Amino acid sequence: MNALAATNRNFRRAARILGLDSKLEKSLLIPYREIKVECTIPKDDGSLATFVGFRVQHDNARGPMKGGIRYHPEVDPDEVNALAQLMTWKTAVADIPYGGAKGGIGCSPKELSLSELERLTRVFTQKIHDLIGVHTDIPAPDMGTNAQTMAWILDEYSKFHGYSPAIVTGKPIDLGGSLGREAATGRGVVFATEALLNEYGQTITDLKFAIQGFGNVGYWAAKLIHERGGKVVAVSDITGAVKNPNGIDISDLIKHKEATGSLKDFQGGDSMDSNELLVHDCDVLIPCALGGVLHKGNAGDVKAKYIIEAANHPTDPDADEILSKKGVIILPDIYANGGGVTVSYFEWVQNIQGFMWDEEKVNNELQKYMTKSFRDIKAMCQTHNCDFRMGAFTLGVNRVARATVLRGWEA
Ligand SMILES: NC(=O)C1=CN([C@@H]2O[C@H](COP(=O)(O)OP(=O)(O)OC[C@H]3O[C@@H](n4cnc5c(N)ncnc54)[C@H](OP(=O)(O)O)[C@@H]3O)[C@@H](O)[C@H]2O)C=CC1
Ligand SMILES: O=C(O)CCC(=O)C(=O)O
Repeated sequence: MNALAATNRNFRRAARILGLDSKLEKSLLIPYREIKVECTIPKDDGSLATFVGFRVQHDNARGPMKGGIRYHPEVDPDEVNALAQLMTWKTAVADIPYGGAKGGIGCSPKELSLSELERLTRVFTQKIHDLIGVHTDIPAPDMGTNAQTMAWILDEYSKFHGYSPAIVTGKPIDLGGSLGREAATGRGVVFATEALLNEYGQTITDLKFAIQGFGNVGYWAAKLIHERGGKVVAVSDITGAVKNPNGIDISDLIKHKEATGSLKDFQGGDSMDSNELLVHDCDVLIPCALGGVLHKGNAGDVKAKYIIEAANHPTDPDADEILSKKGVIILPDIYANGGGVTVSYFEWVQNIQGFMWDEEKVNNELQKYMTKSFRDIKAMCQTHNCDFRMGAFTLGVNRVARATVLRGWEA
């Protein structure tokens, strides 16, 4: 089942639980606007290269649409659509005044030079600048993009609309980025994990963690878990995986990755096939890379008691069913990785107010939002007698449905 079919299925299950009117259900499901643009750039060697860029604006009932931009070879319209829809429910679960959007360009960022990436980002921005805006749709980083990408979008957008730092979040601090945004998704994952474990009378200390992905989200999740005394027994990136039953020294792993660009040949553990990480012996599994990595082919072999979905849609519906029968507790993406967009919201607020917060305030506010959302989800689980995924979906969908009805449909 592809990402869009899986996301639609979860939405429909939530709509049924909530007893939503079928016309409202249809209106919530269909995206507000889908943009597809051709982006041709001269490569460094003078040849031309053409890429396809997407921005799907899913819903704006609760506020401007918000979501990241992904650069990855597997970016396709259905996946961007699914990710945009997830953003709508995610911002509603976090209770921040946004709707949902997502964008992407089908490309291999590691095969492009810095100047090619800059040209591609600027061409993409030229094609979509009229359709995004500080109070319309605000992009941010996702897989394969970072603060530098946001700086190029800010600069290109500002050529058309005047200097507009609030047009993107996750930008460099020197351009109005927020302290704490870089770590925010990983930090939010840790706050979410603590809230969940607290329910079961456990703490991060001494539990065993396996983390798939060591980019923005995986790096920060691993670092913060290690700092809190959690035992990170396995980590992977695209080049492979490393394991150590006594716990990996994450500071050493970070130094190794920075020096070599990969996890390969790390001396503080043994190498392992990266697919094995998902079924490795651990208490808590945290996927922080691609979608659909847990499926019917491997879900039965998962050893973890808890899965924290730091990636977007890492668990397909077949795997969800298998894992639930095994008693594995899953904290869903639309809550677990909401720390990134929550601090993006703080960044946007700071830009609009022209006033910067210190990092302590950012992190404290983030913890308050993550803790409150967990309580709200738990209340929905109790009301509807459902798991955390449906608790989060019913919470998010209900908030968006209420806003939609309140705004009305008069032309
Ligand atoms: N950035 C953010 O603020 C947010 C991100 N997310 C989600 O989190 C996930 C990760 O995003 P982010 O950290 O930003 O992305 P990055 O591009 O920074 O990092 C992605 C990581 O995944 C690794 N990776 C890619 N393919 C595989 C694979 N097949 N097996 C193992 N590892 C792999 C990459 O390896 P390598 O290092 O070798 O390239 C890299 O370490 C995505 O699903 C994203 O949508 C969700 C909310 C917010
Ligand atoms: O920070 C943001 O605005 C969006 C982050 C994002 O793309 C996500 O949560 O998946």
